[in-house]
Amino acid sequence: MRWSRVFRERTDSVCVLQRTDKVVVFGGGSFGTAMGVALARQKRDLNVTLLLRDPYVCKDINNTHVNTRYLKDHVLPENVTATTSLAEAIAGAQYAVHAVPVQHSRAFLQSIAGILPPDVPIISVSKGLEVGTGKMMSEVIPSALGRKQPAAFLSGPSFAKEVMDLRPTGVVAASRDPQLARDMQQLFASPFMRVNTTTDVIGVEICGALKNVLAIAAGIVEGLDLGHNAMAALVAQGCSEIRWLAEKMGAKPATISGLSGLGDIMLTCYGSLSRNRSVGVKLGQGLKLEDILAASNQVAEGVTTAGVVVGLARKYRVSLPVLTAVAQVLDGNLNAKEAVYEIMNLPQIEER
Ligand SMILES: NC(=O)C1=CN([C@@H]2O[C@H](COP(=O)(O)OP(=O)(O)OC[C@H]3O[C@@H](n4cnc5c(N)ncnc54)[C@H](O)[C@@H]3O)[C@@H](O)[C@H]2O)C=CC1
Ligand SMILES: O=C(CO)COP(=O)(O)O
Repeated sequence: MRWSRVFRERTDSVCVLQRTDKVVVFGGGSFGTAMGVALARQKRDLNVTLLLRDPYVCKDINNTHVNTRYLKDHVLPENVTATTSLAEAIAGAQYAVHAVPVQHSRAFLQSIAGILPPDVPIISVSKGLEVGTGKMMSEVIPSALGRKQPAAFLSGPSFAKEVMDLRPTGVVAASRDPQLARDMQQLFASPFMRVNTTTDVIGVEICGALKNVLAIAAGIVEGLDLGHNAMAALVAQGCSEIRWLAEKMGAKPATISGLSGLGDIMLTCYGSLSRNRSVGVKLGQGLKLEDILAASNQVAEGVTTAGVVVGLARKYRVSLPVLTAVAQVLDGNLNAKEAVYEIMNLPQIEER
């Protein structure tokens, strides 16, 4: 019986890729570009169209196959093209990869609601919680489009640069529709990318959003040069806080200890490629947040998500000293050293 399952999966795999002629990618930043390239490498005649806002970058990609603003050291496969036209980008696409930063997603999705067919699955790779509403992308998408839309959420330890460099990567595809999760597994899985599946959308989204906030805390510890003991203790505490909140919100333990949870926490807290961690390092070194953000053209989603976490802690009545301290530092209510002092002098507790 086993060979029939393997045969069926292999047939399905060919079927999904075989039947996919075009994928549109919303957002031509580093990860939109990387995931578009990952798809383009799967099939030479797969049309991967990046929807950008910048006509100059668009021209560079179409003429020289280089995204001159993000990942400019990489030549993109010839079946990756770019456009600034919503209609041209979406026409004929069977899947839409959504790689627009969370805080800009609602306005973007509202702008395409009338053009994107309601049966085209959106594969969101954006990690964060919407300021003002506290919504996850799985809630923002239907709210912004004004309708239900098939959706999957791809998350896990996946630095864009390393995906572009074909370094082995593991992610998880989450969808309330198990078949769609399997389809995403087959669309993206390759000798360079393993794709797990789950129906735990809440767990994958919450872990992906909160790990960015924890990464800022890890960067602060690094920037203050507090040492390995402090880093390990902080990340362990942050893992507990993410577990406490995620479980209250309905996440499965397997998700929290899986690729989108522990996997991405380790990558982003310890990996120097992390933008969120880098923001924390500079905060720890005493730089002002506005100067840090002004010096980068890349998003650090944890900066906006941190404030949302404070509201979630209150709503779910869960104490999150590390994650909420990040919001205090970002708001300028505490400096990095004061935040560490506050945390170190909290009452001693029993581990849970
Ligand atoms: N870069 C990475 O290694 C990874 C990023 N992600 C997630 O992917 C999502 C996209 O981030 P990146 O590709 O890293 O972006 P990026 O940081 O490389 O670039 C920022 C992107 O946001 C776009 N943008 C800025 N303001 C905008 C607006 N008002 N409206 C529409 N678009 C706007 C820019 O055009 C650009 O495409 C984020 O949620 C991020 O957390 C997930 C995994 C890995
Ligand atoms: O989510 C990511 C890797 O999985 C990227 O992390 P940063 O946004 O901190 O760079």
